[in-house]
Amino acid sequence: MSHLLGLELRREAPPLLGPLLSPFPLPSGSWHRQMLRSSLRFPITNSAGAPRKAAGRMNILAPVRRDRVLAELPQCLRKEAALHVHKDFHPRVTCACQEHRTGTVGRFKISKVIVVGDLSVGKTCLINRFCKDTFDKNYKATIGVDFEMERFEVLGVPFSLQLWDTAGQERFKCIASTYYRGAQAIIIVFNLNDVASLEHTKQWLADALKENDPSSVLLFLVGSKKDLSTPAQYALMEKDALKVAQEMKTVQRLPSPGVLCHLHSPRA
Ligand SMILES: Nc1nc2c(ncn2[C@@H]2O[C@H](COP(=O)(O)OP(=O)(O)OP(=O)(O)O)[C@@H](O)[C@H]2O)c(=O)[nH]1
Repeated sequence: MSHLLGLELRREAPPLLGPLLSPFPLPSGSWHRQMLRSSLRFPITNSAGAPRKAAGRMNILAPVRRDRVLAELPQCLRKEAALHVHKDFHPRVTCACQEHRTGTVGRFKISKVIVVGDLSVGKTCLINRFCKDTFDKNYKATIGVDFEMERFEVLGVPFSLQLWDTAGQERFKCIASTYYRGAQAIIIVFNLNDVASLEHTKQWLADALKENDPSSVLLFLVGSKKDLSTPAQYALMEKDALKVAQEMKTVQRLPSPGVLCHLHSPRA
């Protein structure tokens, strides 16, 4: 059983699904393996069942998972919080949303999220729980970076969320940091049972912000492994984490003092 505490560092934070303005190079990774698997499972056939050539541009995207289609937003994700419905939002993005061009491979418009934090704090587990609803108790260190892609549909608008899982090991920091640029959200993970990992989140944030615009990126501070801490330990750590969150907000120079807490309890 594990529990996660996330502290969002903006008061009026939009959902994590803001579309990206600049295209990314197509990386190789598990998403492509997934796409390959899904295309093998659903071969294109003619009426006789024989494989046929796709006419024109072939859509190689896997279908959006049913639980990723949000016809109605939950109350906590108010419509006003959605970036693309803001009146004064960037016209290119608004236009792309209206034309449903936000998730195409050709233009590769995606939202990029980077997940950083100390070695073994649970970054990979967090992403795996979100994307695959799995938990692996065996530790396999991330080498450099890995990534997952999740497709969403919010109020009829397609979004692609790209989650970059970076290595916490010092020797891979150089490689991992080259993937920080162009993030819409930074998730900084610490272990609720390890004060040092919370302290180090400031340095992780500083490194990530070197490559991103501090005023526009969304920050999330996430504590992992709650199942391994006692209620007293947790309460103490939560207090410290809130202090760190406030400090981070100062670094980001956000005008509002609001800090939003997300409590997430993934199943064992
Ligand atoms: N009990 C418990 N164990 C967890 C939790 N999250 C992660 N772990 C374990 O902690 C270890 C490290 O998890 P990872 O997700 O691989 O950690 P990481 O931050 O990606 O590590 P690096 O790739 O080295 O940076 C694994 O053995 C996980 O099973 C949790 O919430 N509860």
